[in-house]
This record gives sequence, C-alpha cells and structure tokens, in this order.
Amino acid sequence: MDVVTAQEMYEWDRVAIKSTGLDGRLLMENAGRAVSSDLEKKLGTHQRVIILIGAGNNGGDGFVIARTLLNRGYSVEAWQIVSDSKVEGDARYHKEIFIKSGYTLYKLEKTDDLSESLKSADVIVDAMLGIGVKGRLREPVKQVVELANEQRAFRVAVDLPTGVPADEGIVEFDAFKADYTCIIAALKMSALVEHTRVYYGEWKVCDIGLPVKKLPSPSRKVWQREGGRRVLPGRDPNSHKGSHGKALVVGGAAHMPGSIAMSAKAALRSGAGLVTIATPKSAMNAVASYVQEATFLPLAEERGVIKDSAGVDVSAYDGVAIGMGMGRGQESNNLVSHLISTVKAPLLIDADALYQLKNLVGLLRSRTYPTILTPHPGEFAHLVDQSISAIVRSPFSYSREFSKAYGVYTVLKGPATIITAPDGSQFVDLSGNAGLAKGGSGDVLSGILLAMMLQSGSITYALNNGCMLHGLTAEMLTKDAHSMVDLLATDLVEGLTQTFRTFSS
Ligand SMILES: NC(=O)C1=CN([C@@H]2O[C@H](COP(=O)(O)OP(=O)(O)OC[C@H]3O[C@@H](n4cnc5c(N)ncnc54)[C@H](OP(=O)(O)O)[C@@H]3O)[C@@H](O)[C@H]2O)[C@@H](O)CC1
Ligand SMILES: Nc1ncnc2c1ncn2[C@@H]1O[C@H](COP(=O)(O)OP(=O)(O)O)[C@@H](O)[C@H]1O
Ligand SMILES: [K+]
Repeated sequence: MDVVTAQEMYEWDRVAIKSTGLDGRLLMENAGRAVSSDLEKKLGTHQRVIILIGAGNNGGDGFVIARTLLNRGYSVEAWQIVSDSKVEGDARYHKEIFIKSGYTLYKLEKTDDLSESLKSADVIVDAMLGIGVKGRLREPVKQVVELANEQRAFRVAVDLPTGVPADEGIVEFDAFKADYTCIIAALKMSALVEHTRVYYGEWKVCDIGLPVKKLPSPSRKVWQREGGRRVLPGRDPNSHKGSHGKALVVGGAAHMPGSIAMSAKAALRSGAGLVTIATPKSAMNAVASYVQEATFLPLAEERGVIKDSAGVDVSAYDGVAIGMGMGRGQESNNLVSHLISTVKAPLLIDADALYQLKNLVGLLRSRTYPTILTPHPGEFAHLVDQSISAIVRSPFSYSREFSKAYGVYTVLKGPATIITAPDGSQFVDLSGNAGLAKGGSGDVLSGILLAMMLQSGSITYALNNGCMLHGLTAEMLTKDAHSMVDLLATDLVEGLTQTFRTFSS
C-alpha cells in the first residue's frame, strides 16, 4: 500500500489520464462508487445521511456518492455548501448528472436550515475538501465543519477529513473530525502522522482503477502482513546453530541488567543461533538468571558501567546490537566508536548508544556494512538537534534526510514506525498498540531485529518483519491474555512463541 503526498497524488492522476486515456470524470465516478459501496457496509436503509459538498473535486466525489446512494434507495440529503459559480469542471459535470437524475440539491443559504438538517442526521458525509486544501479553513467551510463536529451523528470523510493537510509538517489547521475515512486510491501521509491521524478515525483505502503499473512509486509503503509472511526466514531441516547467525549484544549495567537481558532473550526467541552478551561483570549474574542460553563477554567496568572498549573483539559475530541499558556515561563513548569502526557485519545502535552517537555521527559514513539506528522520537530529536515535536510532525522527511545523509537504516519508532533505507525508501509498520508504551518494549524490539537480520538476505525485510512481529505479539497478547495496561516487555519475549507458531508458515 503506497503512501503519498498531495503532489504525488496529483501526479498519479496526471499520469493515469495521460498514459491510458482514462478520463478525470470517469475516475471521479469510480471514486464516488467505491466510497458508496464501502459506506453501504456501515449504513442501514433507515438511516438519514447528509452529504456536505464543497467546490472542488472532493465535492465532485460527493455528487457521485449522493446519486449512487439515492439510486440504491438510501435516505440522502445532498447539500452544496458553496455558491454555484464555484462548482466547475468534473465536479460540475457530476452535479448536472445528479440534478438530471431527478434528485434535489439543497444549497446553503441560511446556516440554520443546514443546522436543523444536521441535527436529525445519523451519518454526515464530508465531501467538502480533500487534498486541495490550502491554509486554514475559510467561510463558509469553517462554520459548516464546526457545526458538523458538534453533532452526535457518525462522521465519514471522503478521501481525507476537510481541513487536514495531506502532507506532514503542517500544524495550523481546523478540521472535520471523522469517525471513519474512506481514502481514495492511496493512503495520504497525514493519515500516519501523530497530530493529523486522529482526525481520520478508522480508515480504508478505496481502489478507483488507476493503472498501477504506470504510476511512479513514491518509495513509501505500508508494510503488509501477507507480504511480510512470504519473506519470513524459514528453518532448513539440515541447519545447525551456526546457520542462524552469531549475535553479540552489548550493553547493560549493574543497576540496569534487564534491558540487555530482554534483548538477548528476544533475539534467541526470534531464531538467532547463538547469542553472546557483552556486559559489565557485575551485571552478569542478573542477566544470566534470565537468559541461560546465552554466553558472556565480561567487560571492564567502573562503578557498574562499561568502562572502555578494551577486550571487545567483534570479528566472530554476524550481527551486533549496542546500547540497551548501557548508561550514558562518557566512558562508553569509546566503545560505541570502536564498534562503529570495527564491526564488519550489521550493527544496530539503540538507546544509550544513540545518545553517544551524537558526537560520533560523522563515523557512520565510513562504514561499509549495514548500520541500523532504532530511535524513538526523543532519541532522534537529540541526534539531529531538533525538538521532539518537530520530529513527530515531520517524521518521514527527517528520517529520509538522515538515512540518506549518513547511509544508514533508520527505524523511527512509534505507533506508526517508519523504516528508512540508506537510499531513502521507506516502509511503515502499523502493528502494535499502546500496550507497548512501557519501558523495555524497545529493548525487545532490538533483539528481534538483530535476529531477523542474521536470518534474512535483506536488511529492509528483516527490519520490517521484526517490527511487525513485535507489534503483532502485543496485539495477540492484549487480545487473549493481557490488557494494554498490564502488558510487560517480558510478556512480549514469551509471547513471541505464539506469534511464530501462528504467523510464520
Ligand atoms: N486521482 C485523483 O487525484 C482523484 C481525486 N479525486 C478527488 O479530488 C480531490 C482533490 O480535488 P481538488 O484538487 O479539486 O481539491 P479539493 O480538495 O476538492 O479542494 C479544492 C477546493 O477547495 C477550496 N479550498 C482550498 N483551501 C480552502 C480553505 N482553506 N478553505 C476553504 N476552501 C478551500 C478551493 O477553493 P479556491 O482556493 O480555489 O478558491 C477549491 O475550490 C481529492 O481529494 C479526491 O477527493 C477523485 O475525484 C478522483 C480522482
Ligand atoms: N502507542 C503505541 N502504539 C504502537 N506501538 C507503540 C506505542 N508506544 C510504543 N510503541 C512501540 O514500543 C516500542 C517502544 O520503544 P522505546 O521507546 O525505545 O522503549 P524502551 O526504550 O523503553 O524499551 C517501539 O517499538 C514503539 O514502536
Ligand atoms: K473530505
């Protein structure tokens, strides 16, 4: 499933029309029909539907939806909320068909009349503005949106809720608050970004018959479960532990043994053949009591935290993860730079090592093996010298810019986790839920990602699938055995068993 900006959507439209001769009016008919069919699944024939129609092509979709639902026997009032002269082009064409079909078009003259109608509506369909919105809402749209938002009716948006920008990064807007959005042709970026996604409610993408083979790829996609399942690594019957990779996890401290222990165990549960834990000696007993299957590399320490890089030989490992529970002391800076320079295998940098990375970021460009950064927005903000709010408002562009500049994979975590490859291509993983919003979930994720990289030929697939397995485990556990309140990171580690049993083939 592609994720597009407004500009990319207009380009798709242009290419579709130019390359195949498809007509804009036909696309509008398809869009209106697709939304109507989807909406029908939610409508009872007795329900009163009000459709609010604006000036542009989003309004044009509204005319098709109104006609289609009326043709199918639903109780629909179509309200054109702008003056006649504003309705032009394809929208006007469909307005004429609507009227010639014998249906009544209500026009906004007195707000009180619309207000009365809205009060008795069961469903309000917003076909006022789509991807063409610019700036804050002007009248009369602004007032109609406010009125609609006050009603108790079920609110449905066509393509995107009126007022919500299609792109990331815009924070000043007023918008229709949808319970459900029927998105046309491709997912708009704002449906995935924290401050705008809440306006969409639940959503679904409706196909309108664009010629998919001809459309330029935005190199930005939602990672889908079925596709993920197809590229999950299998287990060869003749394999031995060495076939599934030797992993090294580096981190932990005497006062923080849990993180590294959970990463290591998650890596083992996710199929890593051998896992070695490099941690201060004083943390070893606590870690070992949780992960009996791992071997250890005791590190020099001072007051319970890693002291320096002496004695860390990384040549024997197929993949390394560093940072979980390591602490942020200056002492571990040497270790982070040592690993960046010497690990000749995928190197995953997480948590406290990301903090250290800030002064070492220039070293990343010299790596010839894959480097993977797994920040949450706070860690990423620190790394790129931006505020957290700037990052969460524009996560796609910040992570794309960073990955391309430093030649790294960035896994920017959150309810929609964005995985960016060094070439800037992006995948979004939407699995998981707020049960994961608890300390330790990220440590488990690092272990899963490391193990997946050891077993897969493609770093991107490994990262996408690792994020998905992590999220699916939370979903499965909060459905069957836990609540989002009580779920613990250690539950996730154990829950991986069920995920692998049911999800992988
Ligand atoms: N493949 C496709 O792409 C397909 C796209 N389709 C549909 O087309 C939609 C895009 O249509 P679009 O380009 O006409 O833009 P749209 O969202 O209707 O808005 C333009 C109107 O809004 C107005 N306006 C703008 N800002 C405003 C504000 N702040 N406050 C108030 N008014 C404001 C602006 O007025 P103006 O600024 O020109 O005075 C203009 O009249 C897309 O979302 C999808 O639904 C499908 O039909 C089929 C295939
Ligand atoms: N509300 C949420 N919905 C879905 N996933 C979430 C949510 N909150 C957190 N997560 C996931 O949980 C993990 C948290 O990672 P992180 O913040 O690094 O945790 P920690 O460092 O405490 O272990 C990430 O994979 C993130 O995507
Ligand atoms: K809309």
